[in-house]
Formats: sequence, C-alpha cells, structure tokens
Amino acid sequence: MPTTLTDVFRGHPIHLPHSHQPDFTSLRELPDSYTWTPKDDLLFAAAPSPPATGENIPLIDLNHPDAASQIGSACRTWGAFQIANHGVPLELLQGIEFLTGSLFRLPVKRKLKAARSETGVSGYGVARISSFFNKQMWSEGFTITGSPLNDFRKLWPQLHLNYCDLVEEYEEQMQKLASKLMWLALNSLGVSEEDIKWASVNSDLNWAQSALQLNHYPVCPEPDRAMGLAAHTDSTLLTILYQNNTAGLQLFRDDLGWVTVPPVPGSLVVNVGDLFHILSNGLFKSVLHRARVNQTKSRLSVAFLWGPLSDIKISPVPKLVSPVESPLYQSVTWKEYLRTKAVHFNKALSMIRNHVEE
Ligand SMILES: C=C1C[C@]23C[C@H]1CC[C@H]2[C@@]12CCC[C@@](C)(C(=O)O1)[C@H]2[C@@H]3C(=O)O
Ligand SMILES: O=C(O)CCC(=O)C(=O)O
Ligand SMILES: [Fe+2]
Repeated sequence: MPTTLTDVFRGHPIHLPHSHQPDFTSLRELPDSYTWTPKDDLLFAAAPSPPATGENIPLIDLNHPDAASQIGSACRTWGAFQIANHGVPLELLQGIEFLTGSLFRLPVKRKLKAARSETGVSGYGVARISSFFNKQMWSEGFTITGSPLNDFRKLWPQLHLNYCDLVEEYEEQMQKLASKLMWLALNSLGVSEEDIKWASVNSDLNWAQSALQLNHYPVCPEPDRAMGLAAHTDSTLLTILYQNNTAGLQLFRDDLGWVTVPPVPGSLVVNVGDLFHILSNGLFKSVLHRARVNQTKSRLSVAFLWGPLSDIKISPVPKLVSPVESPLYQSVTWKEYLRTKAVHFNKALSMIRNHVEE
C-alpha cells in the first residue's frame, strides 16, 4: 500500500494554541489576537501593487494554439495564471461552491463534530500554517484527503452521499486538468515524457494524489488589520484554485509587491508549487501567496492541491540542469518535503537547495 497523505501527517501533529474559531458573525470589532502588524508577518505591510501598473496575472485560453508557451512563460514570471476554456463544467464549479457555502453555514457545533484531530489532516479547523504565527487568521477551513464520507456523514446526516459524489467528480476533473497543465508547461521547456519516467500521461494518473482545501473568509470588521490566510507557498506540483466572485487572493512579486488576482467568473487560478519549482530546476516560480479579507462580502475558495504519490523521488529534470553545474535542489519525495515543511514552513525550499561550492 502506498503511503497516503493521511499517513504522512499522522507523525506530525500540529499543536495549535487556538484550535477552533469563535463565532465570527458575533464579532463587531477585531479582537487583539486577530490584529496583524508588520511584526507578525514581515511581508504584511509590503507595498500593494499600484493598480495603475496594469500588471496582472495572465488569463490563458486553453483552446488557444499557443497555450503551452503562454503557460510556460506565466510559470516563469508569475508562478501563476488563470485559465478559461478549461473544460470543467460550470455546473460542477457551481456545485462545489454550493457545497462549500453550505458547509461553512452550518452551526459551529455541527462543524466541530468533524473537527480535524491533532494528528489528522482531514476535517474542519483553522489553517494548518496557523502554528507558525502569533496571530490568528480570519478564516476557517475544511481539508479533504481520501474519502470525506465519515466527516460528511457527521455534517449532513441526510445529504452526505450526494456531496461525496460531487467531491469525487470534482477531484477527477481537477486531476485530469492538472496533469494536462503540467505537461503543457513542461513541453514549453522542451521536456517530454521520456525525461520524466514516473509521470506518464497514459497511466490513469496512478502516480498522483491530492488534497482538497475548502476555505471560508467571513466578512471582517477591520479588514486592513486582519489576515485571511498568511503568506505561504504550496508544497505541491500544481494547485488549482476556484474562487467565488469576491477578490482576496494576492500573489507576491519581488518587483511589484502584492498583486490581487481578480475573480473572473468560470475561470480557475493555477499556481506553481514547491515541487514543480524543484522539478523545473528553479525555472518555474513557486509563488508566495496569501488571502486578504473584506468588510462587505464573505469569500469562498476551493484549492485542489496536487502532487505525486508520497514515495516518488522528485529531482530537477536532467535536461534542465547545466552540464557544468549541479542541480539546484536535492531530490526529495512529497512525503519528505511535507515533513520538512511541517517543521520549517517557508524555509523548507532553501533547506533542500544545493549550495554552490566556492
Ligand atoms: C497535501 C497537503 C498540502 C497542504 C498540507 C496538506 C493538506 C492541506 C495543504 C495546505 C492548504 C493551505 C496551505 C498549506 C501550506 C497548508 O498549511 O495546508 C497547504 C499544504 C502544503 O501545500 O504544504
Ligand atoms: O483562498 C485563497 O485564495 C488561497 C487559498 C490557498 O492558498 C490555499 O488553500 O492553499
Ligand atoms: Fe495556497
């Protein structure tokens, strides 16, 4: 039996000083424990990109003949892009948004019946990365790895089977899309199937696994001082994000600061994760991103976090490594990397980097 994501996290309990949320709707003012300052997050106050620069993440039409090169270039400059004509039925996106909304609208007591345990990865709770910060985030989440049946039964005694089918269908579609996007990006670098043995296109994707992260950012009384989800990179190969019609996702660019990703109805946001950065020998950028909140509209997002099976060694594609230099990164499995990340968080990538000898 391959190691699942659930197995990987069992050995990494997270101890959160505050493991569940207050009833956000009852808070009229931002409590101290939710008030962020630059001390709590070095990049908190980094300049937002002036809208006048017109710099925006590309919106790529997957039916366009140049889609592969556009994706490749977006992965290098932004580490992210939006896609239209992705082939995922609109009803499925609306379905998953509806499921997410109904989950977070449940009474707190019901949601807590499916609370994530200290040693678990699935279930309801605060963001995993909360343990690295002194302040709390203005959000609640629900993580799905493997079958959500047990948790969903507790949340919706009547409707859980329908919702399980919906999640399964969503994951299937996302899985296919993710591998298609990965290969488009790799092809743009001249990398083909012979170069990466474990990631064959025609293997029913039995080399991949995923997690689904549902996020809710309630309306916030003082959004400028609050943080929905603190800045992080994903450890994945790729993450595909569906966001409802409320802006909040921001990407960090060294040259521009924080850039907001505008919601485009029906489209999906794709971002490069740490493993794809490693695989591309640093060519694709694992983008630092975060979620801000606002005072008038609550926000929902659904992240499909996608990577290889836990024991597959990921190393920079030899073709992308210069013949006279060593690869930028050591080889690492997703399992090893998630463990490094669970301890070192945003420093994980630099810990497996090969340092040039003088
Ligand atoms: C398979 C994954 C990937 C996880 C952990 C586990 C399930 C949930 C994912 C996230 C989702 C939120 C950001 C992140 C940084 C987090 O804390 O939980 C992600 C993390 C990672 O990409 O490293
Ligand atoms: O809500 C968002 O826009 C970002 C979510 C995210 O980054 C994540 O779940 O990993
Ligand atoms: Fe993320």
